[in-house]
Amino acid sequence: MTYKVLVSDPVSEEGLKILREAAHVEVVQQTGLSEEELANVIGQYDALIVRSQTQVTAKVIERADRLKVIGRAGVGVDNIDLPSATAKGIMVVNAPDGNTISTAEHTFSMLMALARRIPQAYLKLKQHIWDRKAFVGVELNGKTLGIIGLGRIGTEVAKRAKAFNMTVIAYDPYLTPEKAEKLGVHYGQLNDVLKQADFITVHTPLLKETRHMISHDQFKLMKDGVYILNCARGGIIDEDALYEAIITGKVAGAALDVFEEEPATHHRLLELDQVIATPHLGASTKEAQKNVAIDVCHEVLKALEDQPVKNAVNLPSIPAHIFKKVEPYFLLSERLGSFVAQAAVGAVKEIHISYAGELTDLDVGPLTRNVIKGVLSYHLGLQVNQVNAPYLAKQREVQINEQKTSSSGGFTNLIEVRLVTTQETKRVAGTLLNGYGARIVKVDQYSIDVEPTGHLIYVRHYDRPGVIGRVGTLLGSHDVNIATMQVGRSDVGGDAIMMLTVDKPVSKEVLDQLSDLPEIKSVIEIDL
Ligand SMILES: NC(=O)C1=CN([C@@H]2O[C@H](COP(=O)(O)OP(=O)(O)OC[C@H]3O[C@@H](n4cnc5c(N)ncnc54)[C@H](O)[C@@H]3O)[C@@H](O)[C@H]2O)C=CC1
Ligand SMILES: O=C(O)C(=O)COP(=O)(O)O
Repeated sequence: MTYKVLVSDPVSEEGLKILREAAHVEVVQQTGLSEEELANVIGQYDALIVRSQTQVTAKVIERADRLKVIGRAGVGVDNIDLPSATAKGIMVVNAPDGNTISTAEHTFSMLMALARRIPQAYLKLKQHIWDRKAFVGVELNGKTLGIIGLGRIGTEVAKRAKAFNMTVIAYDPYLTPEKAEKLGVHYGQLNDVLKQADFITVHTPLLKETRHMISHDQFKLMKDGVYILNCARGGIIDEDALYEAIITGKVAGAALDVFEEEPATHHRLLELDQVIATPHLGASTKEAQKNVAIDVCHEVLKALEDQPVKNAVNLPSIPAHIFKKVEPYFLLSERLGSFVAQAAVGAVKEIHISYAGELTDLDVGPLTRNVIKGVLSYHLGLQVNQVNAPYLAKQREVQINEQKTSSSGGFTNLIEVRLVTTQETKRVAGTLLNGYGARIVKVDQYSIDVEPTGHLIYVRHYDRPGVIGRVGTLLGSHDVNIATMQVGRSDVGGDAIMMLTVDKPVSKEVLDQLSDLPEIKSVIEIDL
């Protein structure tokens, strides 16, 4: 099978060659597509690689029927409709580490250019005007830099500011006073930063919570003559409020690398002499572009090959060494989910999954996702995968409960799935036998030993002499060959079950005839 990858923004060839060199990948580069054009072609592709220009909207995702992964060669994923991607089961991966230094250096270049009005002076000189009076700047030395969002980039900006003898005060919901002390920055709440800083720079992602987090009220709290920088995302700072704050003299100058709408060639902020700007160049260095392209192409390749990825944005990431330990249980966990969904009657309300034995030491999150996938796939089909299974369960108000227990029933590892429906509770448990593969070892209260694969017939009956023979004869008379048969009972003469593995699917007619046999309580066919 050949995977088709569409690269819809300029991405460094040094990364793309990883994909080109992979035997089973075809890379197509097509930049500048409109939403409509992208929506029209996306159905042919297994992966899409973008930077910040391509808008991967709900409309595009709706048509992305083959798409397995969207790779973002950079950090911000605000141009990708994540809820739509998750709902459709499309993994989104980014490359968060490769452009940190470039963006921090760009921010610092902007800070210095802003303080010394270098772009304005340069423009004048290009117009052959030697003006030394109009461009008196301010020093950074001894000033306070307020950083909002002390993540990768914010932290690198802080380091550079300290080297310039600036005082740094930062606000980040994940920053504690202890961590701040370690980094040599002052710890503050948002308002402390706004009130104390001479220069304020934002380095948060653009989220619902950060959109316009700097607006009219926040400008009011700032010192008169404050300088503002945004090399993160347009929209974190309310552009209308910034415009007003510059016009009224509250803000002495602003440096912007990003805008609410890009490209922003005719923005009114650009008319103001106090504003210096670059066209979203934070990550535009040879080094950063090489780094992010290599990182994202590796990740996309892994996602296409169902290997663990490090930087999935809509899936918890699992380190490769942990993945290796849980991967052998993937099939078992999914099949247990599928078994119980097929065996139970009624609408699914709750899925309880418990892990015992050596599984208690592992990150079982991926297994839980597989169980949910197994349950939901029975009703929802192929659209369910590891990415969207929890989302689809939540959307249907199915409650998920994962726990680890010490009762492994003597098995080295045990996964038990209990499905609660509107009509009943069904249990199944399975284990991975060293050297023998997966086994279902318990169905409800009955102990059995069945490989979770192929066509199973699950018969509930009364424990009476002759039942097994009658079932065998009936199936035989319809040319159905029984590969394996397991029986289990609670008490002699009481309730019992039969689990048959047959070589081919059994028709509804035959199943009905089986149900009509005396002593048979129910017959369910299960395909695994
Ligand atoms: N101009 C450019 O070319 C580039 C821009 N960026 C932008 O910079 C952003 C930050 O990048 P990184 O530092 O790599 O990300 P990061 O995830 O390492 O840091 C973001 C920080 O913002 C904090 N944060 C979240 N909500 C907050 C809030 N309400 N108030 C204060 N802090 C908040 C987070 O806790 C986190 O520590 C990216 O999301 C991206 O939008 C990134 C690279 C290049
Ligand atoms: O990585 C990010 O978040 C960036 O903003 C960089 O954007 P770009 O890849 O240069 O379009």
